[in-house]
Amino acid sequence: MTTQPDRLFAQPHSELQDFAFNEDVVRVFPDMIKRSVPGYPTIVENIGVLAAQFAQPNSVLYDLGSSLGAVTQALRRHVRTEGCRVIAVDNSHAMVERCREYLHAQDSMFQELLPVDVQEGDILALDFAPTSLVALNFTLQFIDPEQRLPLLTRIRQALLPGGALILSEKLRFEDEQQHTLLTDLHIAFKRANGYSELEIAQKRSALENVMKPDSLEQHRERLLAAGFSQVVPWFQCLNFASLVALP
Ligand SMILES: Nc1ncnc2c1ncn2[C@@H]1O[C@H](C[S@+](CC[C@H]([NH3+])C(=O)[O-])CC(=O)[O-])[C@@H](O)[C@H]1O
Ligand SMILES: O=C(O)C(=O)Cc1ccccc1
Repeated sequence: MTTQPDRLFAQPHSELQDFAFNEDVVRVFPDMIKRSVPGYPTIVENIGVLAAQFAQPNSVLYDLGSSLGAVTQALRRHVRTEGCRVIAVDNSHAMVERCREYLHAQDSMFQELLPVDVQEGDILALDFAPTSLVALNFTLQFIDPEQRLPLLTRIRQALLPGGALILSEKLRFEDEQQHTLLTDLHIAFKRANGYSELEIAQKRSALENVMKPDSLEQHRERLLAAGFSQVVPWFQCLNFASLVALP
């Protein structure tokens, strides 16, 4: 299980392909996400802490768009609730394969971890079991905008009383000046983490058709429309935020 530094966009590409969660990305993903998403390690660890407050006995905890299972690992470090199990779902074959290897490594290092099932599949086609915790950690922004409300509605319907959805996303800002300021500050964050102007520009174009961030107001309205009763931001660093939505 080797992880490499992210140099995917370091050389000039004459024709940039749309960003995809393929084997090349899997190889560099832990480095890429840490250097690209301000607050990522804090968010992941604290999803475990929050989850321990919402987990109900004998229920499922979902990690949707699990990538390499960072959130699943945090859930297994923090949740001790009787009879819980984790279902991690991702539609990238390369991610799922590597995620299973990481979780086997976690299994061999710790005892009494929650059981976990890593499923390769589309979260839009998921038949949800009764759940007390759903994590969408930077996944909704990659879902077709038309499908976001139907997905959140299905999640809301599967949530048990006392449970929660944790939703982390890159944000767009409705005020243009605020949007420009936080976008520029995010670019400064990437530069400070060793990315060149070329890497930043090429990744931005590769993501353009693939990742479509919403504003905080859009998230709040959509979550309420999906049947959630409360939406509480618990973390923001620059243009990246995480919300708890209660049924
Ligand atoms: N329809 C879909 N069905 C299943 N998976 C999907 C779908 N669309 C995208 N994905 C998957 O969602 C993940 C988004 S990354 C999540 C990080 C992780 N949560 C983390 O906490 O490390 C976010 C990022 O890289 O910015 C990828 O693995 C996709 O394959
Ligand atoms: O890199 C970016 O600009 C992002 O918005 C976050 C990101 C992180 C990892 C994969 C895809 C997008």
